[in-house]
Amino acid sequence: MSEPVSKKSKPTHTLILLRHGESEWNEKNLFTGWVDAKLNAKGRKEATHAGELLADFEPKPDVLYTSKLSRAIQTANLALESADRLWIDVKRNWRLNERHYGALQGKNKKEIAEEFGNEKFMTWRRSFDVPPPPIADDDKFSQYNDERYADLPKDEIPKTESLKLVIDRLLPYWSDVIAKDIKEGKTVLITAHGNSLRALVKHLDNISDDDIAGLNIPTGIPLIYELDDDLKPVRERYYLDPEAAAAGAAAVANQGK
Ligand SMILES: O=C(O)[C@@H](CO)OP(=O)(O)O
Repeated sequence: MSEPVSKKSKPTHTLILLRHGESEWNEKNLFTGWVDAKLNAKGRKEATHAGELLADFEPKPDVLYTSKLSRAIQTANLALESADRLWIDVKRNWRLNERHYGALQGKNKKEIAEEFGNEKFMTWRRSFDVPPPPIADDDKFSQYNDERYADLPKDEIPKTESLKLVIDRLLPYWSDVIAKDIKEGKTVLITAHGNSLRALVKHLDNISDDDIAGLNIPTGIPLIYELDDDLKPVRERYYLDPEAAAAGAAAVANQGK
């Protein structure tokens, strides 16, 4: 006799999210967005440690997705090196990039909070749908002429983004490309950014527009999802080093102070 459907255990898929390690601009407390800041020494160490955590974890990643930004790519390379998985297939896409921070790119977070007040600062930083002022095409921190986006129509290169706009550009790539790999049974590792990962977590866990403001993702600690065939979580997401993750998330939350 076959088991009743309700008792059938649903097949699970593992998804691993990893925010890049600390960058030179995180260290200087600058709004970074699409600016290509590199990892600093601490960030490289965090990335290597993330790989050590992955080496002790099952299942191992079969395929890597990264943004087009160096700090995510460096993090993935260092983590996969220490997990001895450098050989897995890689796909890179701008849709996994950090949120474009508009005219705030290159500005110090504490100074912006002091100049505009904490409320405006937090609206720009964590509200769901208010983008910061747009960046000018000739600003030295604009990506308008960055060759890595040469295959993107000029009018699709963001000049600023809210979290909502990040979700709008990320979800098609999630559903059309990444989800396919997961459904085929691959364990996917995504190395990306604070806000592109917040966008994905919001979607996966169906977090409200208000509540997502309180969610901060720490640098360099693998975040694990177990998903059913419909890519719905079958248990709560968890970090491979929960204590370090809590401390890291609190540090991100305090960046304007
Ligand atoms: O500056 C940025 O691009 C992001 C991530 O570092 O910052 P925030 O956490 O303030 O959104």
